[in-house]
Amino acid sequence: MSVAAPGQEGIRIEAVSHRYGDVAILDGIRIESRPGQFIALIGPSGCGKTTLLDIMCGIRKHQSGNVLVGGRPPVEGRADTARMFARDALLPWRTASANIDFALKARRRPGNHDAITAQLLEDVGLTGFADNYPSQLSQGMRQRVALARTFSLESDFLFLDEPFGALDAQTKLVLQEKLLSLWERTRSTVVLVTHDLGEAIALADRVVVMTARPGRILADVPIDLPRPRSVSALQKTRAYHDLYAQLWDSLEQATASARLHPGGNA
Ligand SMILES: Nc1ncnc2c1ncn2[C@@H]1O[C@H](COP(=O)(O)OP(=O)(O)OP(=O)(O)O)[C@@H](O)[C@H]1O
Repeated sequence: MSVAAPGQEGIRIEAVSHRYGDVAILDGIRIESRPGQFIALIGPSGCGKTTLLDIMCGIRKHQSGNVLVGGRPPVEGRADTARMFARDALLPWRTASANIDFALKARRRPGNHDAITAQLLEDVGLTGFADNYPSQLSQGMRQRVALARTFSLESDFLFLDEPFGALDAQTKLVLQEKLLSLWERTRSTVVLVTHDLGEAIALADRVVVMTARPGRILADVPIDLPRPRSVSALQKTRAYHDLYAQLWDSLEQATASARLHPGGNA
């Protein structure tokens, strides 16, 4: 189970740099998280957020520095990590429930898979759609299935790459609330890449702001808002708007860094 146990390790990224060919993408990235922490990663387009997430998942090998996830170097397909993308990436030939069941079997998760799947579909508001194929669901519904599948893995580490980026504002809000309530139960360590400052504030314990390429850490802003949170209620508070303004200023600085270093070669 992924509730952060005392002594369990989080994520440690030390002096990580990365280039694609001659182009510097990441430069001296340092992030340390305690287990169970929810981190949002924001920054201008192309600053290397996905590259950094790939490195944390072990999909891409960093070229310098050190990365430890749960005290171990990341390796693709590790049983204690899960990844979610902006597009649902469901298996189109499997129904909603069969997509979740596939993940449960792949991870050899013990327990009654039918019951676990039914509960997760209920958690994301899809009771009654278990037998629908992805092509019979809206984009928002497919992302709900993808969210249920991600949580079905009970992973200690979740890497979410703009999971709601392709959704309309209303659907996004609903899914953010679902994500929050699922995460409140598991308290996995989460790294969420997003362009949505409101999403970052509403969901995360801290927001790490990266500069334009080559991506460096520009700011690390704690989000000391009480939990459990309601995304829609938060948006009406002064604290939310103050944090939004603070992050917006940081992003403006991050973008200005692109004008100072056009082309991103370091
Ligand atoms: N496999 C690759 N080979 C060469 N260049 C790449 C590769 N993958 C990404 N890039 C480049 O590296 C830079 C960083 O890409 P990355 O996707 O990590 O940024 P990002 O911050 O996630 O961007 P966005 O916010 O637009 O999704 C971009 O300029 C991109 O074009």
